[in-house]
Amino acid sequence: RKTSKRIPPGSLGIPVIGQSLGLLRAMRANTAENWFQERIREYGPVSKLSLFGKPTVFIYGQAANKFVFTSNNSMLANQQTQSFKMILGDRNLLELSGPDHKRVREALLSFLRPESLKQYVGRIGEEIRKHLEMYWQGKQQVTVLPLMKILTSNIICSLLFGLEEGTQRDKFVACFEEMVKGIWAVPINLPFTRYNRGLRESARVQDMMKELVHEKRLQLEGKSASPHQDLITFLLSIRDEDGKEVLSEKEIVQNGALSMVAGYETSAIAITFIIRLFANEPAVCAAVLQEQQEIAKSKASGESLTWDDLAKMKYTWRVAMETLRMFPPVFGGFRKALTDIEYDGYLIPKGWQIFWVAPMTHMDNSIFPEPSKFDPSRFEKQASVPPFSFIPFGGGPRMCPGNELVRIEILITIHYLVTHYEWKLAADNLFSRDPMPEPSQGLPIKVWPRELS
Ligand code: HEM
Repeated sequence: RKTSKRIPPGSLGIPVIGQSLGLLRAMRANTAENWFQERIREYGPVSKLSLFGKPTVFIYGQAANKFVFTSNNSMLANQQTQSFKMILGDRNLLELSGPDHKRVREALLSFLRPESLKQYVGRIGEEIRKHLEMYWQGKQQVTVLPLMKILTSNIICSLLFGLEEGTQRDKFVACFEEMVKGIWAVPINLPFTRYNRGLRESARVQDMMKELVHEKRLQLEGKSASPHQDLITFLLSIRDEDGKEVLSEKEIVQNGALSMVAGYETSAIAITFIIRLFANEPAVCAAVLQEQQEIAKSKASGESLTWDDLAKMKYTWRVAMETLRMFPPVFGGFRKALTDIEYDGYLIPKGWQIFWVAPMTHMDNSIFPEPSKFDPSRFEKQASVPPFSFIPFGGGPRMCPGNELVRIEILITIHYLVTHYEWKLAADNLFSRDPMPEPSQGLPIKVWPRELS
C-alpha cells in the first residue's frame, strides 16, 4: 500500500459535515466558482475535502473529466450522496454498475434514443402548445421557472408514465418536488429536516409508481395499452431470449422515478436560462426568431412540428448549447474509488469519493476564449470543442440518456415562445444555485404577443 504522504493536500474539516455546508452556502450565494478557485490557489488542481459525509478528492479540467467519465468499472464506480441513494433506492441507474448498469441503461435508451423519440415529437409539441395556451396566453407577466417546471414535469408524466392532465398527475408532481428537495440535503434524519421530508415523500412516490406499474401491466395483458404508449409500458414489454421481463418491477419503479428526478428540473432550468438570455441578448433572440419564423412559415396553421423541422433549428440548438455551457443545470457529481488510484502524482485511497464539476471546465479560457461572453458560434464546428470539455450531460458510458429528449423539449418550446411572444425581465438579472441554478424570484418577465411582420 502506498504511503499516506501522497494523499492530495487539503483538509477533511469537521466530521460528517466537512465542507458540505460551506460549498452549499457558496452555491446559494452564486460564488461556487470562486470557492473552487480559492481551493485551487491554496492546494493546487487536486485537493482533498469532505463532502456529504465522505472523504473526497476534487479534480477538474479536460483530463480530469476524461479520467472520471471513461475509467473502467473496476477502478471507479458511480457514487451518489447517501441522501440520493436512500431516497431513490439501490436499483436506480446511478447506483448500478457493470452488466446491471448496461442492461438497465440499454432498456431506457431504447426508449430515449432519437429513432424512438421521433414518434413522440407531435405529442410533446401538443403538451407544449396546451401549456402556453393555459399559462401564457393573455398574461402580461409570468414567472418562468415554476411554469417551465410544470411544463417539463407534465411532458415527463405524459411521455414516461402515460399520466395525462388531472389530479393524479398533480399529486404525483407535488410529491416528487418534495422528494427532490431531500436529495441534496445533508443526511441528518431529524423531524423537519429536508432529508426527513424527502424520505417520507420518497415512500409515497414509490407506492404511486408501483400502482402505476400494476395498472400498466394489466392494460398490456388486456391489450388496452401498446408497448409504445409510454416508458413504463415499454419497459414492461421488453423481454430476453427466454421471454422473461428484462427489468424487475423495482428497477422499473426506481428508474422511472430517477428519470423524473433527473429530467424535469434540469430541463426546466435549461429552458428558463434560454428565455432569460433572450431578454439580455436581443441580437441572439433576433437570429433565433428568424430561423424559427422560416420554419413557422412552412407550416399550415395549427400543423404540428415534425422531426425534420427540429433538424432545421441549427442556430437555436447552438444557442441552447452555449446556454448549457455558461449555466449548466448539473454543477457536477461524484464517483467512488474502488481501489487505490494514482492520479496526477497523488494517491486517491480506495473508498474515497471523486468530485467532478462542469463550470470549472466550461469557463476555462484556454478552451473557451472569453468564457463569460455568450457566443453560440463556438459550437459551429464540432471539432472546435475538444472532447470532455463541454460536459453539461456528462460523458462516456454514463452520459445523460435524456439529452435527446431535452433537445426536443427545448427546440419546440423556444419555437412556440419566440414566434408568439416578446418579453423583458421584470426583476434583476441574478441567479443562485440550490444546487441547480435558479434566477432570482424564478425569473418574472413582462410578456406581450409578438406582432409578426
Ligand atoms: C438539461 C437537462 C439535463 C441535464 C443538464 C442532464 C445532465 C445529466 C448529467 C450531467 C448526467 C451524468 C451524471 C454523471 O455522470 O455522474 C446525467 C445522467 C442521467 N440523466 Fe440527465 N440531464 C438532463 C435531462 C435528463 C432527462 C430529460 C432525463 C430522462 C428522461 C435524464 C435522465 C438521466 C439518467 C437516467 C442519468 C443516469 C445515466 C447513467 O448513469 O447511465 N436526464 N444527466
